[in-house]
Amino acid sequence: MAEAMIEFQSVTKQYQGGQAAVDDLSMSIDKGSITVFVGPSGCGKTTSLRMINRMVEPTKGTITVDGKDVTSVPAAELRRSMGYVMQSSGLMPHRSVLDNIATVPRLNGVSKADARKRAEELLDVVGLASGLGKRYPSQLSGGQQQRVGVARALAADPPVLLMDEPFSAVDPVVRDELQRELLRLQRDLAKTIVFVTHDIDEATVLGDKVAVFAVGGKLAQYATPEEILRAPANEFVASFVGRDRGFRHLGFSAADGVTIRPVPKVTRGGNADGGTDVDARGNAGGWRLVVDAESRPLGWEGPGSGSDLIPGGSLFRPGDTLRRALDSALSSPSGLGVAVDGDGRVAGVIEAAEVLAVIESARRVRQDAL
Ligand SMILES: Nc1ncnc2c1ncn2[C@@H]1O[C@H](COP(=O)(O)OP(=O)(O)OP(=O)(O)O)[C@@H](O)[C@H]1O
Repeated sequence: MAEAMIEFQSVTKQYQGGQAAVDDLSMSIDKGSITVFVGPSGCGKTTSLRMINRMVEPTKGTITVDGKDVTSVPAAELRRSMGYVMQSSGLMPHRSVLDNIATVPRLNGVSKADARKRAEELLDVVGLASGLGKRYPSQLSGGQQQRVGVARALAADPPVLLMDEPFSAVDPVVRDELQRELLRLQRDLAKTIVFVTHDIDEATVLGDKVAVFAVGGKLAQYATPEEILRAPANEFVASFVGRDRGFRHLGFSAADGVTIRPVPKVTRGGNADGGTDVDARGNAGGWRLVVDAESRPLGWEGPGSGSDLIPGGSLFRPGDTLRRALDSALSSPSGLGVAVDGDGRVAGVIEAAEVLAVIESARRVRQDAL
């Protein structure tokens, strides 16, 4: 069993005059994992997060971090010992990016030169060019500011990172990038990360475990993303998770069982005269996959389209999930998903009907196991 890093024991927070913002919360957060608090607005996610570093004090109950009651550590010291990233990057506008990142190490007594050196390294860690270090926060894009926010939170190398909707103010493309970066960082750093979001997709992408909160500050379910999508604990979780949860659940199942079949291919650009080589294996209903000289996919030629190139769909790569397998087939003009190997060369094609058969047999195996 994983080791606990943060524990909530019967924690309640009642703001003056209101109902409970967090109601009798007990949960254990694993060391070195990403735990996501998700739920509708006002359900107590931020309050729960802030009680970990004593920005908010509980009305009842105990929180321990690494076995130590948080109230045994002075609040300011505790706060500095954990990284904190919020929605607006919270950077100091009149200080350079490097100085912003160096803030906590400086407060901890690290020399100016060492703190700056560390800040420069961190710019690279979060994927920012070193030239940006001299700029002021307002001279950066929203996504860049959030990266600086992450760098600043990592500066003192804290074991715990608290992140409150850190990516919700940036556009979806940047948000996707930031999520991928966080997962990449976490593979190297293995911090204990608690991440608040109201977006269930973000929660299932990032979380090793997801805690779904319901209005009134009650923990409705605490499980892996896969379990939450496959078996929501109650009506509230099912409706919060959304209508296409069955489809999204496929994103957690490996597509190992799906057969990759041969496909008729046409090579373009490989011959000196620009002519074509037809590899006539397989029956693809008159469709032929067009590849370059290195066998990388370029698109399709349809039964009646002559040699006009029709753009292909998404590609299926080794290790991809059933969701990607199905998407590759459904997004392909020929109805055949193109599978490539690790070098991007065509390995063959997959059929939607076969992906569905694999999904169905996996479902039967699961049901038999119940
Ligand atoms: N300082 C405060 N004083 C009084 N009530 C508060 C205070 N902070 C939060 N609340 C109330 O506590 C409840 C939980 O708020 P909290 O911010 O923890 O929810 P949340 O799930 O993070 O919501 P959101 O997604 O909208 O940020 C809400 O009803 C909120 O109005």
